[in-house]
Amino acid sequence: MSAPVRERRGIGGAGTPVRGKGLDLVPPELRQGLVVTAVLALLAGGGRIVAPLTVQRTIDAGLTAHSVGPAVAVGAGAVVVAGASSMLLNRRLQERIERHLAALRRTGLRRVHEMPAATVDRTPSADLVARLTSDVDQVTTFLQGGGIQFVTNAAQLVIATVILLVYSWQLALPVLVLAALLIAVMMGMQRVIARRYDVARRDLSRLQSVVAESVTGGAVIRSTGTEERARAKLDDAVDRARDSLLRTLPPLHGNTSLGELTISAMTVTVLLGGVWWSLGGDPPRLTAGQVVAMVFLVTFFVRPLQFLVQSLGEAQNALTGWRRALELAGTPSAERPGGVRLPGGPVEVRLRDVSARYGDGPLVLRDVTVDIAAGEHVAVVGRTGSGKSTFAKLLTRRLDPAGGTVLLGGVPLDRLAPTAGRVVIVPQDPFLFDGTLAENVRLGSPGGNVPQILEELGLHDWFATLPDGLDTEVGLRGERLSAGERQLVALARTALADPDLVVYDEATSGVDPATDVAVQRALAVLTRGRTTVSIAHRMLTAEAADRVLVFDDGRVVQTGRHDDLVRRPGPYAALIEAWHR
Ligand SMILES: Nc1ncnc2c1ncn2[C@@H]1O[C@H](COP(=O)(O)OP(=O)(O)OP(=O)(O)O)[C@@H](O)[C@H]1O
Repeated sequence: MSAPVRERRGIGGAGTPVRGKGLDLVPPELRQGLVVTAVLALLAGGGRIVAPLTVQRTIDAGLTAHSVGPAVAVGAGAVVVAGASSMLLNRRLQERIERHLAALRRTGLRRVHEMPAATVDRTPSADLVARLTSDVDQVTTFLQGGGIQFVTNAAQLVIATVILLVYSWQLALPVLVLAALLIAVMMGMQRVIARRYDVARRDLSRLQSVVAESVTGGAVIRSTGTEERARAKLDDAVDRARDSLLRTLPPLHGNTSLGELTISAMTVTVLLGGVWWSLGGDPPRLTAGQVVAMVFLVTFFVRPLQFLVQSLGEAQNALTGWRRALELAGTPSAERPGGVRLPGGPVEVRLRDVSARYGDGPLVLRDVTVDIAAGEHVAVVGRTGSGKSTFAKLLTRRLDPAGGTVLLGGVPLDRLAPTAGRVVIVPQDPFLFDGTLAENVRLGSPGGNVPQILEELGLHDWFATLPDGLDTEVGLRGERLSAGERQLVALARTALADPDLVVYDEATSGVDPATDVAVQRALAVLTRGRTTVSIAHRMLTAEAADRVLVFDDGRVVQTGRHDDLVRRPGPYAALIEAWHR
């Protein structure tokens, strides 16, 4: 049995892709020059703390002109150093974090392209887009909203703690106990807020999907008169996103109130406790300058805590966004570097007792055993829902078999190296990029001769009728061409890429008779000398194939040449009769 691609982590699997602990969590862009960053943070944080120290010395020296002058000079010098270091640090961190985020977007996009096709198919595209855009933007928003200052503030907190302890550990102790309690409560809250933000971001990306669907499917909604249903779906998505965002507020507000209360308690403790403590001894245990300095230091101590308390929501939102982007960047690649390369030439296809299902759903293909010889053209036919597209997905690795083995060129799928360029699918509605017809045909073969391939496929007359010939702009997703014409472009693109196995999913509608003839002619040329599996919806296509596979309810129920099958009573004859009707 070919083992399905296992996803260990990332968006397709459980768990987080963030590897290791400690420094591994710090992106490489920040890990470089960490010592310089730490020195700048200490200078920026420590420089500000010099001010209360000079105030203390000046007060204790009796506030004489002799003591004030040097104190002002030292204080001013420290402020300049702190300011310059803080500026350098902020610029350095911002620049490095943005570099990291840009790398994250790039890796994320690469992962989308390398992801197992099955994962892409079952992940809403809006979710992938959100992970590469708005989720990453949350980090930048948080940094620009003051988050970047946090490093300086954290350094300041550490230095202030040490000096407070040196002045009076008895006074510093209640402050530290209050801070520890606050941090413990905040960490508990943070977990709750994180969970709620996670739900909120998922609901927001679902909202994006619903909006995108309503906009792109606008014409269908209008023509089918289903505006009410579309609106109800949108309302539901809007309500869910709003409710989940609102659910993040109670713990945030509770956290802010508790934080403000604790911080006020710290200041009062030091001020009142300091006066009482200093007066309580003979001689006084603390000088007046030390009490004033301690009040200043507590302010420096609580500032980072205050920031943490007030911006916990944005910090959590940014962290959630960052984690979602990291998850995408950590999604395992479907590419197996050590995989076996497909043997050259037309590909032989073999399926042995293959079954397939979507997710945890029922089996939609059962006991499929099929041999397709190298170079053979097989048409797959059957009623709607009989499993034709699922069969095509197995061959192009958009779905892993639930059981049995699929072999291409004698190699089980799970041992194959990437087959890009060798195995190509021509979908029902091919994706065209905004650009010219020639650019779209040349997509996978940059040096390819477009006029020649169109000539070979018998499409010269068709493109000659287009206003700008090969330079015709096809528009976004090829909207300026008809569905049939988009398939012609895809057939030409495939022929130019010269694959060894073509899986052709015939368009079911939107093809006028003239284009249909052009498609059939191009297909006949394309299938020459290469293995082709056509999901056929037209008798002409089935007739042109070397052999027909008839699917019914997930099984192959008939196989043979069109001419033989059509004369025998059975599912194929019934299907042909239905097509005629
Ligand atoms: N992405 C999916 N998730 C869950 N079930 C699916 C999915 N795609 C197809 N199915 C189910 O699998 C079964 C086979 O579908 P499949 O698309 O292979 O049929 P088909 O013969 O290609 O139909 P059609 O001619 O309408 O394209 C159907 O019951 C269908 O509902």
